[in-house]
Amino acid sequence: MDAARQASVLTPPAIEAFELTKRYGEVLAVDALSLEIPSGQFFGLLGPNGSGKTTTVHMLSTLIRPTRGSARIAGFDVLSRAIEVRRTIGVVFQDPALDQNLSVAENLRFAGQLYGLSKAEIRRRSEELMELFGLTERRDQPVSRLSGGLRRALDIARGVIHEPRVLFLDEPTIGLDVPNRRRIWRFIGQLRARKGMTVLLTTHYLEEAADCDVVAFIQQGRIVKSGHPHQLIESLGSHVIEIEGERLDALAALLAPRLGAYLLEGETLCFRFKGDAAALAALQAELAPRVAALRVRRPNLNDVFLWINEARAWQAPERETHRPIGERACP
Ligand SMILES: Nc1ncnc2c1ncn2[C@@H]1O[C@H](COP(=O)(O)OP(=O)(O)OP(=O)(O)O)[C@@H](O)[C@H]1O
Repeated sequence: MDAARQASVLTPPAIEAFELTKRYGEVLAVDALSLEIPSGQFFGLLGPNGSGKTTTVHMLSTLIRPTRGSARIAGFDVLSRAIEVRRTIGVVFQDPALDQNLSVAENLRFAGQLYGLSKAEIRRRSEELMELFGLTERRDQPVSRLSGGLRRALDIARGVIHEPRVLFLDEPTIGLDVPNRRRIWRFIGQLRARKGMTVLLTTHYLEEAADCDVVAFIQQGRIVKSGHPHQLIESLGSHVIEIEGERLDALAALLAPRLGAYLLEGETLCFRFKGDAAALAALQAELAPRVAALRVRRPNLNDVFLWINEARAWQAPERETHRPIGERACP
């Protein structure tokens, strides 16, 4: 066995969870969730509001006790070895942990002191992080004068000053506009490239997670689908066809035998398309005169999420769903 392989066999996964469960009274926030995330992976836990993402991160980072199940970070059990877990991880939550009255540099220094770093280490790492996150010129500004995007960047810098092996980012781009969201993603990418950290992030901006190595969709506390984002997207087909018009129910019934399952959302009928360019062009030519609007586009992670719902509803068609489904599952 070569050295790299031997090391990977001997190194425990960065994050492991086995049937992790959290119940709040009647609410099953996380329901027997199991995960194994190898060291260095960029993992996205994706799901709508209230699906259990934050509760999962809180259990993995020792902030709340699971009702049932177990989890380990770098081999340390979150219940019996919580101190080692806390030394191993960095956490950045939705509510910033920054002191508004302190400057950028002071916030980093304060965080470094909390982690027991030496003055020299704090200085070196602060300089490096400020440079990485575009904060060097703002070093003496109080946090209250920073833009939302830079505050978020500083919050992440603060969360990694102790150079954790595993970083949890809970909705790192929530509330930011698109340019700032892109910027935060760039920073996370640079951080990973330089430090080789394992990153678990949660987001409900699904399309943003396309750069993750692996994503898992969580719904009502359960992982309902996981895989490499590009493979999940490709598995939908080459295109998504969106149709607007009248009597969409009838059109859906007509096309379903050829195109498979469909989603009917309000005024829009959606099909997945698997076929070559000529078949697609023929279909477009056939449909265009019969509908008010026809859009053909590449699928994305949002579509993966929508079609998971469809697939689940398909298995239990008697259940009420806000997304009526087609009569046949896609091949
Ligand atoms: N302390 C609590 N007490 C009672 N119920 C809770 C508590 N924390 C979370 N919940 C419930 O657990 C479920 C999962 O919540 P959680 O915050 O983990 O979801 P989420 O996917 O992170 O959502 P968001 O993106 O809005 O943060 C929700 O129904 C929520 O209302």
